[in-house]
Amino acid sequence: MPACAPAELPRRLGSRIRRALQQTGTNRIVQLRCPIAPVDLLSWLAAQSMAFKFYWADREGNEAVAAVGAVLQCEVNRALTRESLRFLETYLQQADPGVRFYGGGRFDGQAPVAPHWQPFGMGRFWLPRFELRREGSRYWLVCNLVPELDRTAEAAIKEALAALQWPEVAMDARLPLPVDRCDMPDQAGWTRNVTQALAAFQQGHMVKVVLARQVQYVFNEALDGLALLHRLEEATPGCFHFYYQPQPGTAFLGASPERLFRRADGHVWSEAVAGTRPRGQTEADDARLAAELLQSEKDRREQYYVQQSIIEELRPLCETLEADAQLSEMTLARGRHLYTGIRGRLRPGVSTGALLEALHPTPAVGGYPRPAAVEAIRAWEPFDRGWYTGPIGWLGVEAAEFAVAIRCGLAAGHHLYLYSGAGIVEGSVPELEWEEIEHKISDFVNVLGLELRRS
Ligand SMILES: C=C(O[C@H]1C=CC=C(C(=O)O)[C@@H]1O)C(=O)O
Ligand SMILES: [Mg+2]
Repeated sequence: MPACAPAELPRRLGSRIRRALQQTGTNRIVQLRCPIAPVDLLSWLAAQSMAFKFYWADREGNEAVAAVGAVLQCEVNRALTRESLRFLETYLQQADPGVRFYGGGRFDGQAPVAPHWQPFGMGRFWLPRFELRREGSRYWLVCNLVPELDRTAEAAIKEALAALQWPEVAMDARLPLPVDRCDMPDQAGWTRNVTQALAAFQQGHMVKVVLARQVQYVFNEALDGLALLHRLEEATPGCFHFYYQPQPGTAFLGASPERLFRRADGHVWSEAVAGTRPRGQTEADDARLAAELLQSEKDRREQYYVQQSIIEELRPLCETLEADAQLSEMTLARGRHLYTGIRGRLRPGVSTGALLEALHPTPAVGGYPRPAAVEAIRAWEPFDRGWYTGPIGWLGVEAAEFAVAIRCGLAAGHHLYLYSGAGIVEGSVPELEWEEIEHKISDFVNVLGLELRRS
């Protein structure tokens, strides 16, 4: 099918929408697709007027999606579990092959919710009305319909299609400079938290806990989350990029290097990512930092617990399971981590909800053992993590992919809340862990035009 010009879309899709809405079947989801010429997804998303917006770009650069409008919004009341996602999977059983629900959830479904996290809910998945998808170098406009619900909305759907904007110039990605910064906890509070963690290790309650910080920036004007993501995306190749706007003026966005899991063709791929060093300024410096990370006992321990836990959690769900024999490193534009790839062949009938329930939170963001670590995070962290360190991604008819929502922030009006954490194990030094987090938020800090703050 030749690419369709934007002005042609209402005519090209109009009669197909009419026919699709005549289909019967409870919970049936129909997906219509039309090939289009290449479009800048973020500029397109910025130009749309719908309240709900979602963006996802995978780490390998294979695919990206910008989505607007909600046909179905599925609320998860507590954690993302096999049980809570069952109804989504029921929908997917009767859906066209390309149909996907996009969404994610909070790190902790039981912790109190801060006011700025209220619009996000515990966990949510959407079937968007329109998606602009890039698959490799091909672009599609996708329209999702649930005939059972949409039958009387034909005129409104066609109107919404005709009202989609097709900007000819790239979005304005200028960002204001922040005027204030507030750290939660401050450095004294942070040292207290790390010291408590070290004492808990001595007492044998746990061996690892990932403690986080919130850095709040204040602006004199409203911050445009999409402009921020646009700049962040340029600065952070090789990451998952995501953006979720539940309502205008509020958005959760980030550039995460870490995959929680991907499933396809009866297989699952996960990975243990932990232990951190920066990139070097020169080639020699970079090689020294790589060697230092690979040989660091403390960082290897941080990473080992993640690997162990993922293997323990996946084993009952898999027929075969294997991990890389060699520890390697994942290099990013400005940082590096220890990395082990893990893959398995799933047992028949293992749902995506079961994988989420088993894997979240890994000790890359929670700790080991999981219950003690989550308890400690609840008790010690003086702020709400919200969707930071939760799973974010999509689930489809036969496949799913979720990133761990790290290296991220919440843009809400004149405020930007940045979040980052560090794996605390025996041997952790509070000042060094503080610095590690400063470095982890520096991609954001740099695109805001600020220098990395030295403590
Ligand atoms: C929890 C975060 O990073 C995790 C992922 C990689 C390395 C980590 C570390 O070295 O501490 C963290 O476990 C974060 O960026 O907020
Ligand atoms: Mg670390």
